[in-house]
Amino acid sequence: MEKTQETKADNGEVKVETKALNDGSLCGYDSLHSLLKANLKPELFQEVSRVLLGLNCGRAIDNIALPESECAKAVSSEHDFDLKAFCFHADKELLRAPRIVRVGLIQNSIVLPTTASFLDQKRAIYQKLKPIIEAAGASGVNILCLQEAWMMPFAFCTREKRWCEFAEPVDGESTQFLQDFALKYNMVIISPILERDINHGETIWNTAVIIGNHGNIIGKHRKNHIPRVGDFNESTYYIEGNTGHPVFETVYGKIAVNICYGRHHPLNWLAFGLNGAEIVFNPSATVGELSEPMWPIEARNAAIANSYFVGSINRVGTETFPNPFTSGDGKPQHADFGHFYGSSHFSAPDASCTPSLSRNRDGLLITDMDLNLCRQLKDKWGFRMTARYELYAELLAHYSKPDFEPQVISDPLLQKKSL
Ligand SMILES: NC(=O)NCCC(=O)O
Repeated sequence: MEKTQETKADNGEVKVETKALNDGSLCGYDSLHSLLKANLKPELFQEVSRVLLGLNCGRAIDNIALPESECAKAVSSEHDFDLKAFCFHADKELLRAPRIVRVGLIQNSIVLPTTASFLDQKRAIYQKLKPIIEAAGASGVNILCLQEAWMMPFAFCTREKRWCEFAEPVDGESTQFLQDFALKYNMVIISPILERDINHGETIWNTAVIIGNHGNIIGKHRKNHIPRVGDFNESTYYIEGNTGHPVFETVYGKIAVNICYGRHHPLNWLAFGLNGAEIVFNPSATVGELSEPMWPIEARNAAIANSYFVGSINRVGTETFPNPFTSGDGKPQHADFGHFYGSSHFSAPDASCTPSLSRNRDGLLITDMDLNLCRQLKDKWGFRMTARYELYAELLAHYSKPDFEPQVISDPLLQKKSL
């Protein structure tokens, strides 16, 4: 990381110097948004934001001041987490009332070093999350989603099996911890955990548990696509999920969960859309060097193509492990993944998106969204109607057979030498 600094030489020449920073910031700014805001004239910033973040119902994304959130603000200062709140509107309809839901995303770093006792590490994460979840509840959040495998360090880079100890049944300790908040705040909570399936040979899965607003367990979804990229050696621990593409009908709307690496698979996003999702959450753990340029694009594209909202959540900070490991790329061994860059945000079906949470601080993002926007965008763009699903169903049916041959028409003059 680098921070630029302007110095004026004796001859009046302005020299721009860069200073290395190692705090997970972008040249000293906690997000791209704040970097641009601080460095562009207001009229330029407005234009850049229009293009970068899009417009919602013809205007810039609204910030919202949540009156009931005064206490959330105090809690965010006391516990040092980023708190941001926005609103996506929809057009007024004559035959349907607005369907506004308040949705929250939490991003956080781990608390204790990964050398601490597993129990202490887990309990410390609970302690850290408690005030953030309370702030979400007190702010009237209806649906809250936590980050991928929130109840443990993201230890899958190590390939060491001892981290499996963190795995819990769907109705285990972390679910019980969250059920109390769900009940207290009438809130649906999505809890991505490392799951141990006791009834099927104690196997391990990467799973999101959906807790209903009565504190009940509505169901679970297991991560569909497991990475084998860089240090993300997750297939050492668990395999591809077997729960399909469930959409959970909650009192606040139809929701689904596309866990982390699944966001690189457009058909995965599509399947949740075909099953009727209105909000798809993407709880993630990913690092700057690997995926940061992809991060805002993939979620936003999914929201546009499938006419639903997407909530993207990423971890924060650098997690260092006791024993070094390699990435299998010939580079030196190391003991961490690199920086988890936070940057949680929402994308809307009309191509607008919120500014992101901080790149290097814990955070709570609260956003109101009128779910009527989903159908309004389907009516406007007609993506479902024009999708030609039967064409692709046929291609995929052929492609998945061993005797598939690609449809390539070669130029008969391919071998002819040019004059
Ligand atoms: N957790 C996870 O699936 N990470 C993979 C890396 C990425 O998709 O950016």
